[in-house]
Amino acid sequence: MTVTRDDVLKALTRLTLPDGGDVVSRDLVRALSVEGGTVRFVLEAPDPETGRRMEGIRRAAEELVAGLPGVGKATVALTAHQPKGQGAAGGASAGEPPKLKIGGHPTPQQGGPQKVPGIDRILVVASGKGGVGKSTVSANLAVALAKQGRRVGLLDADIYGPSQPRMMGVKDRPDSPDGKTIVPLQAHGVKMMSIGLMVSEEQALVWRGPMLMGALQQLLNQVQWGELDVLIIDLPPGTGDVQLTLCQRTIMTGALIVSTPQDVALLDARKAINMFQMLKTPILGLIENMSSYVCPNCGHEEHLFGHGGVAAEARKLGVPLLGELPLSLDVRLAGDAGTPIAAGEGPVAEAYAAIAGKLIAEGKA
Ligand SMILES: Nc1ncnc2c1ncn2[C@@H]1O[C@H](COP(=O)(O)OP(=O)(O)OP(=O)(O)O)[C@@H](O)[C@H]1O
Repeated sequence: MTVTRDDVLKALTRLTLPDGGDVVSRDLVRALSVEGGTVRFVLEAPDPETGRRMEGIRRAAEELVAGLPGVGKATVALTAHQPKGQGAAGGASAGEPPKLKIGGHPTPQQGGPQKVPGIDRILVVASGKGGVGKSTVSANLAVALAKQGRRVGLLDADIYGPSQPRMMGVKDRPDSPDGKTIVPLQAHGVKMMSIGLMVSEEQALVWRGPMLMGALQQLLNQVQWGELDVLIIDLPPGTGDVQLTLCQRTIMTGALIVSTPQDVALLDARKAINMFQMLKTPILGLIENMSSYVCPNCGHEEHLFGHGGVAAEARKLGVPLLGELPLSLDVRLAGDAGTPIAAGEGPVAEAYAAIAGKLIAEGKA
């Protein structure tokens, strides 16, 4: 069963306010989006004081919507009008985005895709659907390339689920001392920037296509990347505006497609592959993640999600299968702890080193 915008609004009329009316009749619902089973919206309080008292209502709204048939996930953010003269953004040290204004429509561009000055190669890491390990692969590959002496940047373009700061163990906010350029963060030999560090949660929810593209363009051109051999871009999952516009405006060295061996993930991966083919972005290879599970106790290897599907797809497309990465608890623990597994030693680190080595040997990284 699919849920619609109207279903959500109708349900929200049940959420009455202590001083009369409900969140819909009082016009507090903003930027409601329904994408598949995911519902996101903002509740906008008339002032910060009322906003502070509305946390219970925000939680109730989230629970109410999450309980509707067809809804897998509901995210509700609370925002409030600022009294005149008070900006929303604080300084970099306040745990808030830096003051540099980010977002807005992308600047018009003449001609076809262009190079980003100082950056020799750009690799996009993409997947057809979320949760297949795209961010994990991006972080580990960046670290593996840096370990082999490449000058590497990592740009987390996933505004709805930015995960690179956690995976790379970065807690600071980036700074913009001159208000024009942004100093990237540094971790495990990699220069890192995440769009999630530049915007508040509310902005992330409200932004759609053009605003997001404007922000991404700024991150490509206004971050002090310096001279890079390769910039890895961790794309949002799927085949949306961001992927399209990015490849139309910027010269990409190629795309790496991450998929799990499950058929459903592969079907989605095929959509991503078709999109890059249409955009004439070279597909450098497929990477199978969560390929097999090796029992840490007895060493028995099990293909939990099936086996061979990604390799067969790669053959069919005539693109290389760049690597098969095992499902390993250590990968998740390392990601959660902020030190990608590729930074250490062991079989998974070696698998990433092999992928990095291949890309370097072919002049792609
Ligand atoms: N090979 C692996 N073994 C064990 N856990 C993994 C592996 N790859 C990824 N994970 C874990 O799976 C979860 C999802 O991974 P990740 O965030 O990289 O996926 P994603 O495709 O970027 O998802 P999204 O774009 O939806 O955020 C994370 O908790 C990550 O640590």
